[in-house]
Amino acid sequence: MSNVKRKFFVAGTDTEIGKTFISTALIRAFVANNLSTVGLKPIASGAEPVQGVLKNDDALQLQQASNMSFSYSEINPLCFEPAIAPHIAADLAGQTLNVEELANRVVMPDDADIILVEGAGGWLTPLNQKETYADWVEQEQLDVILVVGMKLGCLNHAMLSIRDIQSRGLTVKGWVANFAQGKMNMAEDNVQWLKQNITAPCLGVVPFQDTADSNSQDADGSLSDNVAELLDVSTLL
Ligand SMILES: Nc1ncnc2c1ncn2[C@@H]1O[C@H](COP(=O)(O)OP(=O)(O)OP(=O)(O)O)[C@@H](O)[C@H]1O
Ligand SMILES: C[C@H](N)[C@H](N)CCCCCC(=O)O
Ligand SMILES: [Mg+2]
Repeated sequence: MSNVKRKFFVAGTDTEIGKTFISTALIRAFVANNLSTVGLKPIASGAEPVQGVLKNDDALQLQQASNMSFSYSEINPLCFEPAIAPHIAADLAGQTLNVEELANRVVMPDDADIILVEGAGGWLTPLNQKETYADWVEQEQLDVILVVGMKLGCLNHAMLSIRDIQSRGLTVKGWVANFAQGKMNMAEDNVQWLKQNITAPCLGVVPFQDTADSNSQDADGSLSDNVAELLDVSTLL
């Protein structure tokens, strides 16, 4: 029998807005609550060979933040080298992505308290000409955490994402305002508007972290732990 308490899908308003950055911090926050937690990145595009095996940095960061031990291919079963839309990367590799394939390849461990799944790109990233990643999330009935990349245009992106998530009968359990790109003009007013217009709890507002270096992987985990302190996961448990 499965003991999994919660399964979350971390969606973003776009690519490169901090889904991995916030996911690793959420994992650390769950770990700090003594919960057995694993982060999965089922589909990754953008990978380099490590001793002959393609590995993606997001998946490695999630693996490192988790307190459960799983092999790389369990964390990231579908990995493609070019950093492009996954369905195109799959096509170039002579493979096809679809909801059924994803359902077969993603193994959700029974003994985890928390399974956190990071998506790829924004909410409606395609798997093929007809299906999107969101179709799989809907099939799996995952609860959604939305990372809003704070920049001009994000109010529209956030509300469109939430509208589609809810139209599928899925729940946005919480959202995070993440300043991945540094300062934003009238930042407070934008966060305030989101707080007033998103019914789900704001789990935290994460300022730009000067210490974040895209070339490093937060080797000792201290950055993720610091960001975790800015997040309130109590409403998720
Ligand atoms: N609050 C922040 N402060 C400083 N840097 C940040 C912050 N959030 C994200 N970043 C940096 O921005 C870059 C993009 O973040 P991240 O890789 O988490 O995006 P993503 O949404 O997961 O992208 P993808 O769609 O490729 O999975 C990374 O270099 C990350 O370290
Ligand atoms: C390569 C990139 N960093 C992400 N992993 C994938 C982004 C997919 C974007 C798809 C789209 O155009 O909406
Ligand atoms: Mg990522």
